[in-house]
Amino acid sequence: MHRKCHRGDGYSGWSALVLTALASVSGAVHRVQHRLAAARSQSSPPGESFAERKRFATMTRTIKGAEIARHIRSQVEERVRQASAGGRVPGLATILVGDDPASVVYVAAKRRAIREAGMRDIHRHLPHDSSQADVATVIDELAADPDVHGILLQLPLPAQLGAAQLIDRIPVTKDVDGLTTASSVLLARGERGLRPCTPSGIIELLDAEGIQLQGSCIAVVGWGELVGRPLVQLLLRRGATVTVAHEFTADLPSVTRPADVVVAATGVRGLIGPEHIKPGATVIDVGIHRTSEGLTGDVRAAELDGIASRITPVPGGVGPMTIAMLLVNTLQAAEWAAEREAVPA
Ligand SMILES: Nc1nc2c(c(=O)[nH]1)N[C@@H](CN(C=O)c1ccc(C(=O)N[C@@H](CCC(=O)O)C(=O)O)cc1)CN2
Repeated sequence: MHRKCHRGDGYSGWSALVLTALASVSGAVHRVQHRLAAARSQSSPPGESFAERKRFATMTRTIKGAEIARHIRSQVEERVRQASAGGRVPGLATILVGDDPASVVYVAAKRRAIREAGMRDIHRHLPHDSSQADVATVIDELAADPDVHGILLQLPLPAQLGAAQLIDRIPVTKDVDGLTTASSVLLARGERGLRPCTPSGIIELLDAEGIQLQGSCIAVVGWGELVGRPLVQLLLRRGATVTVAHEFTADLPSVTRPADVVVAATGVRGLIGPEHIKPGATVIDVGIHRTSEGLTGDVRAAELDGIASRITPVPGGVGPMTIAMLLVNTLQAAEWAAEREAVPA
C-alpha cells in the first residue's frame, strides 16, 4: 500500500515484520499475539468529524511498556542463564558521577535490573567534582577488564566534564548505550552494532503493537543525541517516512498532524496536545517530568483520550523499555565478545 504524509492520510496497517535482537520462538509468538490484538483494534481511517472523534473516545489504548519490558527481560534472563552455565556471565559496569537525584534513581534501577537478569553488576560512583582525567581513568580500567562486557556512563554529567570525549573513550564493543561516535556511524551505515536503548525500545514498542513502519509517516519531535537523532536513523532503516521537528518548529501542528505516529522527545512538559495529533494516530511519550502531582510527560495525555488510538503512559511506557534494551545490549555485547574469543587471532 502506498501512503502519503499529508492531512487525511489513512491509518497504519498491520505487518508481520519482525526485526529484533531477541528473535526467540516465544518472543515471536508474543509479538504475533500483540499484533493480532492490534490488528483487531484497528479500524478504517478515522476522519475529523466530532462523531468519529467520539467513536475513538472509547478506543484510546494504553501501550503497556512496562509489561513488554518485563517480557523482554525474562527472555534476557533465560539467555543469561544459558551463557552463565557455559561459564560466561555478562557483566555491565555503570559509572555515576555526582549525585543528580534522577540519575541516582535511574542507575539504581539499572543495577537492580542487571542483578535480576543474573548479570554481573559492576559500579563506580565518582564525586561531583571529578576531573575529566578521573573519569577517563575509570573508563580505561573498565575497558581493559575482560569481565566487563558493557560500560555505561550515566548522563547528564557535571558541567566541568566533556561528555562527548568521555563517551568516545568507551570501546565500541562495550558501548551498551550506543552513544559513541563509532556506534552512531555503524547505525548510520546499517552495520552490526549496539543501538541506543531508548530509541530501540521505542521500535520494540511499535513492533509489539503491530504498527507497520514501512511507509508510515512518523513525526519525531526532538533532536537530542539520546533519543531523537538515533531514532530517526532506526525508523528510516525500517522504511518509515520521517519528519523531524522540535520545540522551536514554527506551526508544529502542521508538521505532526499528518503523522501516523508522533514521538515526543523534547523535554518540554506538556508540549504535545490534541491540536498536534491526527485522530487514530499513535503517540509515544518519551518525556519524564517530576511534578507535585507525580511523573508526567511531554504529552498532555488526558486531552488525547478519544483522539489518539494508543499512547504510551508516563510512567510505565518508554522508561522501562530503556532499561530492558540496556540488558539486551549487554547480553549482545557479551555474546559478540565470546564470538571474538572463539575465533583464533
Ligand atoms: N547513559 C545514559 N544516560 C541517560 C539515559 C540513557 O539511556 N543512557 N537515559 C535517560 C534516563 N534513563 C536512563 O538512564 C531512564 C529514564 C527513565 C527510566 C524509567 O524507567 N522511568 C520510569 C519512571 C521511573 C522514575 O523516574 O520514578 C518510567 O518511565 O516508568 C529509566 C531510565 C537520561 N540519562
